[in-house]
Amino acid sequence: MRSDDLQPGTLYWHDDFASAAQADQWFSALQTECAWQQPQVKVFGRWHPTPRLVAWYGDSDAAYRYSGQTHRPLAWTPTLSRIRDLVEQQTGRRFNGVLVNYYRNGHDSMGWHSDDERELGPAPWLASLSLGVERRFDLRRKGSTRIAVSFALKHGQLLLMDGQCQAAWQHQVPRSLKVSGARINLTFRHILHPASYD
Ligand SMILES: O=C(O)CCC(=O)C(=O)O
Ligand SMILES: [Fe+2]
Repeated sequence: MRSDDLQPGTLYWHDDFASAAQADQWFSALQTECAWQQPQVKVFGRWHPTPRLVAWYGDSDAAYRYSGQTHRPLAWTPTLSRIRDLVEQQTGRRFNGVLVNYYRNGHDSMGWHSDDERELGPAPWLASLSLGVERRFDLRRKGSTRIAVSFALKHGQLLLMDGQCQAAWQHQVPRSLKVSGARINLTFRHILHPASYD
């Protein structure tokens, strides 16, 4: 399925990327395989723990700067490497890194942003796999506060954002007190210009 109403920018959903059984297995493998961290981020001059756990995996040269720090990629785990192969086959695109997010419950979230860091180049494609409990995903046009599109991210679903989405749109995964379960999200990226280390 593809979006027609987000011009410029197109989203593609592959609802049956993974069966429920496969997605369950990946979820539990990644829960234990990943080296989860909770970095601090500075918001309006004050430091806060990010409201989710994260880890950055990738090829050895895929240094990525986000939340104010350069992150050295951890080496692909067997599960992440297998999923990357399948994502590349499904999308026909290459990815050399994956940001892994762990939303422990509905209190965890990701605020409004675009994935437009300079490392990703001017027109980055992103492939995002959802595992675990359903969460809402919102999009708004840059410069607007009105949510334009909102949908559920489902267990085993792969969402592909094309190279125009980040320049024109922001997205978020809002807090939801109705959600009690956990979710893991894998966002595959292609680092074109590796960051330097501080
Ligand atoms: O959890 C999600 O589905 C979104 C993650 C995201 O936007 C990101 O990692 O940049
Ligand atoms: Fe994002």
